Amino acid sequence: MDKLLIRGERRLQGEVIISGAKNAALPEMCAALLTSEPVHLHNVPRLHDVATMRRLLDNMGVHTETHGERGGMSFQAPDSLNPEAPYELVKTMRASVLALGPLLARFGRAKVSLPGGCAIGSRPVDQHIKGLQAMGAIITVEHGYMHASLPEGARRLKGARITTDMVTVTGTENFLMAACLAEGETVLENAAMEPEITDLAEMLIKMGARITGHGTSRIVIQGVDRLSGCEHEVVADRIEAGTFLCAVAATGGEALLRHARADHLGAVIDKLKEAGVEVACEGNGLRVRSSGKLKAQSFRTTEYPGFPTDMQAQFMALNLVAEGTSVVTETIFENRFMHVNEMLRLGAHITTDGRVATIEGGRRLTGATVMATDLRASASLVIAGLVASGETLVDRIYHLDRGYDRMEDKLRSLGADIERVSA
Ligand SMILES: CC(=O)N[C@H]1[C@@H](OP(=O)(O)OP(=O)(O)OC[C@H]2O[C@@H](n3ccc(=O)[nH]c3=O)[C@H](O)[C@@H]2O)O[C@H](CO)[C@@H](O)[C@@H]1O
Ligand SMILES: C=C(OP(=O)(O)O)C(=O)O
Repeated sequence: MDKLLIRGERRLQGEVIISGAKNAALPEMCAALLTSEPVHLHNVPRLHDVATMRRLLDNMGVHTETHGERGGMSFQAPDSLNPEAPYELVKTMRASVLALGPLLARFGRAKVSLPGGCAIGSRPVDQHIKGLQAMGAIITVEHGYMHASLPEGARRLKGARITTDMVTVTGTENFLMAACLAEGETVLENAAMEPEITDLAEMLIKMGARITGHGTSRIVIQGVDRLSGCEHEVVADRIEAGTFLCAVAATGGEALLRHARADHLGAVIDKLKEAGVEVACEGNGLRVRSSGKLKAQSFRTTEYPGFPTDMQAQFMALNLVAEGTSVVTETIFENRFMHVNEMLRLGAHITTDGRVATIEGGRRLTGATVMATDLRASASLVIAGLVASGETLVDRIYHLDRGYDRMEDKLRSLGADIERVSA
């Protein structure tokens, strides 16, 4: 199992290119299921999750191909395929649930494994099921699988008004994709507004979908009979960009993050500025500059455009070395503080009470062996390792590889002393 060995206390300096977003590429790969014509994606990040999604599509009978250096990937989903997502592939990746909506909309049936219990919370899919049922789908859950079909005689899903109990990102994406090929109008109330949803909607519009309101909490879709192929560039990964912002800031460094978008990182940039970090747009990216003297910041995770839960752990790592006490409240997932115990091993002072963590900043961190427990927890431990004295060994980085495109190479290009150790 691979580990990352970090020798800390080096300022990060230079420039890196931010990759395409995991959370946009994965639904966009599933969107290729909606048409028999070729779909070409560019800027697809090199991630384990992308490889898993490709295997999932290959396994169904989709023709997939990679080309070029710039993350080019093509997909062609024939009219006849096996609309199944087996447990072996779904268990490692929550986003597999995104196959459900497109399969049902185009093929009228799907068998998708329930995603396995994930470390950050129970993450049920009840809203996905409820929404697709409102569109006429018959869905039963048996032996760990969702079996979905259309009522006898029906050829398509039907447009519906769907109001989810909570804002759900992949739920919104599933309904959006399903509604494109449904009969009539679908209205998504309480829709998620994340930039990845806007990017997916823009791709679907290129395919001929009729969508308005994406980027707001009310999306309206007029179903069409068929969709065509398209060419689409995956939006830059705001969470990867936010992670590098925190890493550079925590080490008192300076860097240019090419392709990072300030308009997608408002809440994180505001907090960084309050912490004393300079962040400014430069060319098609963001320049970050930090003196290393930081003020700890309290925050609460909420849906976009609020502070992203996917940045909570990385900003907590920055708070460890900032002066003052901060209070971090996680409102999206019930179990997303697993990095805390590992940070304690590095000398951090943190107490937790349910979904609230209190961090006493300004402590000297000392390197230790720590265990990555989930994707963003891993990134936060890497950041902490970059500022800690001595050596930090981050174990179980397969979590990190799920969602970061060659992170150690990018950090090394900024001057970090970091290497992958294969046991
Ligand atoms: C592949 C992808 O895009 N993953 C992102 C997506 O995950 P994902 O789409 O799985 O997260 P959701 O937005 O659906 O989850 C929000 C909350 O709603 C709950 N819920 C959701 C659906 C449902 O049917 N029932 C239910 O109870 C979840 O357990 C969670 O507490 O959004 C999360 C929240 O921004 C991010 O952390 C993930 O990186
Ligand atoms: C939780 C995350 O991803 P996923 O939904 O794919 O587990 C994440 O990207 O931080």
